[in-house]
Amino acid sequence: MAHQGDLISKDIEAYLKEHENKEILRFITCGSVDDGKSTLIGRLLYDSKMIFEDQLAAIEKDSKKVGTTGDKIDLALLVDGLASEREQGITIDVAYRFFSTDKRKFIIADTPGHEQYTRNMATGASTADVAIILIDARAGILTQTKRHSYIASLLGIKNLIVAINKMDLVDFSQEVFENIKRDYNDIISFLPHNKDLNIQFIPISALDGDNILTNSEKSPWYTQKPLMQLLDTIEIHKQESNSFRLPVQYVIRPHLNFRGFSGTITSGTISVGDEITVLPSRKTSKVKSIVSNDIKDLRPIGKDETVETIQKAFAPMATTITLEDEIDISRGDMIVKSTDIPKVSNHLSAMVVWMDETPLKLNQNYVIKRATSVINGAFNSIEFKKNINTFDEIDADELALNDIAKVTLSLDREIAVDPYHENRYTGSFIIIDKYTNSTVGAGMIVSSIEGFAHLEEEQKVYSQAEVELNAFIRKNYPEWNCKAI
Ligand SMILES: Nc1nc2c(ncn2[C@@H]2O[C@H](COP(=O)(O)OP(=O)(O)OP(=O)(O)O)[C@@H](O)[C@H]2O)c(=O)[nH]1
Repeated sequence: MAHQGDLISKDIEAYLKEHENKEILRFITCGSVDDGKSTLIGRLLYDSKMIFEDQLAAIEKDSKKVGTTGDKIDLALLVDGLASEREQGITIDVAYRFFSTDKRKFIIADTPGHEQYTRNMATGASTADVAIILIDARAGILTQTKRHSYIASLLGIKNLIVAINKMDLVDFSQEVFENIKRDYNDIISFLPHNKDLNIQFIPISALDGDNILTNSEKSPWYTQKPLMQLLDTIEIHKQESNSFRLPVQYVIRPHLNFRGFSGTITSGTISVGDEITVLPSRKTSKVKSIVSNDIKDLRPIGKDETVETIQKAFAPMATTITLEDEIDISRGDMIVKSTDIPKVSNHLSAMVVWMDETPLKLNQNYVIKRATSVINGAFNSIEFKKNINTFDEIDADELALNDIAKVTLSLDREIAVDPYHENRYTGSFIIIDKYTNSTVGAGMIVSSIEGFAHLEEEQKVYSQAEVELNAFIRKNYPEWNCKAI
């Protein structure tokens, strides 16, 4: 078996064209340690003929050496690439793999099973359309199964494929499969947004390839699609929101006659003549033009220069628009249609996944980065922390690494608020530690909270450098009237 389709050797142009037009499906594989994720991914690459002959020869040799699969090829070796990982036999980071079938292209986020790597799983899940939740048929549902299902659904993945693996070790028993299915059905009601979930169960052996490419004779009682067909046909839920959102990334002013606002349209469409509102300022105008050429074409300064324009633009286009009126717009603002304006607030309710060794502290200042805005903010309260094993909501006044919680957040200025379940891009944010500049958490907006939130002065925690700079300015530039911190 080698890396090739028939077309590739006959007509490379036609092959590339066909490949270019294929739909992309992103999925994440998750499960507990040793459930068989790496083996399954190796199997998908192998069965979709994505392995080079020399790679195959190398892993055939290594399989004998490492020796966890007897005479069979250890497909996990294809993906457990790192040497240290091979020695320990565990996957330690998120790795992205690619394969394709005749119908679709696939991007797999291979995430580690250990609890301490929840943040890696959250990272992989944030862009995925499908989550394959692996369960070892002998072990049934484990803590990690619940944790991963919860995070996948919290991060907006609507398709869950529950793959009950190692069926060869339980003689392809329908009873084992049905029992695990029943146990899993019992936890669905505890998952966030569970009414939107599409959940499919499939009995497989990643090692032997049963129910992967074709239905296995060993499980005649399973008559649904094999895994590869399921992946090929599962409906990809596109962004739900049709509301036009353009987070402004750059204000482009190549010369006096041109002032354009650039960014990637995250949802919806916009046409020339549409009434728009800029948030949070709430200033209004109309779209004068939508520029289609590359931004660099606008750079030369020339009065009579004309730019190529289009009548309509839509997500996910990167675009530049110009407006009828001269209004003040800067990076971080959001342009929306005046007929479809989201709430604007500086007070939010959000779900947070904490990703840092240093705990989240209430009333401490963090930098919140949402789309193109960078804002100061502080968490005022933890409504509850989720115990993912029992799904209980527990009280907490700080969050440790991998904790998931519902919090309230105050920002030092207003933003346009889209809930995450309506808009995955504008509804999410990352939390950055002001002093170390590292990303310490990820958040998903639940809703805005009525009323303006005041960031109390005493909430702010200043670094030594900030205090010294403030003292320096007050001493040397008294005419600036700089207030003491
Ligand atoms: N019998 C049998 N063994 C399997 C099957 N799938 C995986 N295994 C074995 O289970 C062990 C663990 O498989 P991996 O693919 O490394 O598991 P993983 O989930 O990637 O584990 P981590 O990398 O530690 O997260 C290996 O010895 C595999 O050969 C299967 O369908 N049947």
